[in-house]
Amino acid sequence: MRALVEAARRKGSALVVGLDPVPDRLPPGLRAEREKHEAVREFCRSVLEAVVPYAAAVKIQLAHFERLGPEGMRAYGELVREAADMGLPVIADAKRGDIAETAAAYAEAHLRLYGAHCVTVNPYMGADAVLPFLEEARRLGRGGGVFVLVATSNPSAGAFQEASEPPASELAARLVADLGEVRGCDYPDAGAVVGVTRPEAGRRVRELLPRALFLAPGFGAQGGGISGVRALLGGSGGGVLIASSRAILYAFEERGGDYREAAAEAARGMRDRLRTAGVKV
Ligand SMILES: O=C(O)c1cc(=O)[nH]c(=O)n1[C@@H]1O[C@H](COP(=O)(O)O)[C@@H](O)[C@H]1O
Repeated sequence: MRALVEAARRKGSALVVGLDPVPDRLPPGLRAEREKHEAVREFCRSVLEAVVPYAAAVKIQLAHFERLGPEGMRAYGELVREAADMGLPVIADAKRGDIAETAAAYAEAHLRLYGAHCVTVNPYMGADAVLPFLEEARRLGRGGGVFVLVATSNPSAGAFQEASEPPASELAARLVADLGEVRGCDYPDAGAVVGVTRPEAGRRVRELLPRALFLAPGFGAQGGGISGVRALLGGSGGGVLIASSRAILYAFEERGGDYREAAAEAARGMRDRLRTAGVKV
């Protein structure tokens, strides 16, 4: 986690800007007479340049690039490199997880080949599906790690993750606690994904993981706000990074004007609201 933590502290920002480019929502001027992957590539690069002063890191959602085929994945790889060159650590939002050998292949692809610092990981298959990602991050020594899905932001998450005893979210949190190691910074290299739309679950997960770094999506387009964020803070120094995608990428739809200026303004506003609320890493 060192790369993320250093960037967040240097910028004084707990904001992670998400790249979830939907071709049909790109500004019309960008879409005209161009292949989708080219428009997506330019849109994302320009948004990154616009938000770089306000963002601690970038989270790139793989699905939006996978669906554009090989050119989309090429654009993804280029964006990972460009973000890193801008001093923005990259979280590959891949939500992978499989038997150990397959997980190791995913880890090699995303952390070594494409060069992301962190990956989002699905814990449903257990510890051996998560560990290969941590082992790869540790071998690379670039201050990376994993964010394990613990209490997700989507509407039906609670019906699944809180239905059993102990709840699946608790098992996932325990897995994060067991696998994470503190390396080169004051957070373990395994963090938790906890949606800001789930404040009750968030409070419980924070009790189980008082020192972990949380990646908290759901701020903005999914309705999560500062009260949901506060539930994740806890009292013992656990950090929170807030991820927001659509509310930044498509800010121009409501504000009008240039999409880069709209994204920069949205990101600056969020960074400032998070600062005021005492959210930090
Ligand atoms: O792992 C994630 O990033 C994630 C976990 C979760 O519980 N909920 C969630 O929305 N996400 C991702 O966070 C982003 C949310 O985007 P916005 O709702 O537009 O901010 C998407 O890329 C989702 O795939």
